Amino acid sequence: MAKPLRIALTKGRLEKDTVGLLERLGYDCTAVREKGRRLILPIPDGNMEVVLAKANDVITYVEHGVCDMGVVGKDTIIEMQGKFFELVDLGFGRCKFALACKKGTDFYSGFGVKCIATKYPNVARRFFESKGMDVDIVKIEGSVELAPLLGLADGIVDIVETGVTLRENGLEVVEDVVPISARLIANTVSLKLRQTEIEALIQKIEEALSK
Ligand SMILES: Nc1ncnc2c1ncn2[C@@H]1O[C@H](COP(=O)(O)OP(=O)(O)OP(=O)(O)O)[C@@H](O)[C@H]1O
Ligand SMILES: O=P(O)(O)OC[C@H]1O[C@H](OP(=O)(O)OP(=O)(O)O)[C@H](O)[C@@H]1O
Repeated sequence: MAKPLRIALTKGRLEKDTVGLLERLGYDCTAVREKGRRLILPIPDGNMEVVLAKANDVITYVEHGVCDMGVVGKDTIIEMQGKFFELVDLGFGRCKFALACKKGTDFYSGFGVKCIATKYPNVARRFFESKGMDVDIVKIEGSVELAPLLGLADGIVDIVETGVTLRENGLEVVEDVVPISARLIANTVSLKLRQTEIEALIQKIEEALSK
């Protein structure tokens, strides 16, 4: 039998929906559901193997070809870019990138260079470049909403899903940047070498998503 098709799955928020989708396709994901601390889990009836990784690492593993495919948010794809194919919008993990600032302040007023805090510096830089606006960008690792509250930044570019985090911290959306959802990606060489298997999987996914 051919070696299993190895799929890197973003652990955390996207994990449950990805496993749910694989189960809807008819695959037995018991090993993933009962994984404990294991990070490589077999899906024997699909001749597949799931690798659980952090979002940025999903892209790294797929780009390097040690994983054939991956499930990762569009946010990570836009931030990291890289050489791989984006195949399917999986429709879950929906949220958006938005520019936000303290409620009641006019972000665009004044002439000084604005400071933006973000976990996604490339996304923020490109967003403001597209406006021809010069900004300083400070990389923050989490709880990005703190930065304007503490006076470090004038605004943030961050993920907004329900809007609760912004609201409960006295911030508001100034402008939406781009919608986000989970995507199926593939290594460029795997797509050629394992085209039949990958295309069959894509077809099954698209059928399941259209139901
Ligand atoms: N409210 C949300 N906040 C962050 N990501 C979300 C949200 N809703 C959906 N997503 C999607 O889920 C993906 C994984 O998010 P998750 O928070 O699990 O990991 P992460 O962003 O790497 O954070 P952490 O560093 O805490 O693991 C994101 O890349 C994004 O595509
Ligand atoms: O609009 P909401 O539904 O409130 O979700 C958005 C929040 O969720 C994410 O943070 P996360 O929980 O991943 O924590 P972090 O800020 O520490 O990365 C994101 O960075 C926002 O802070």
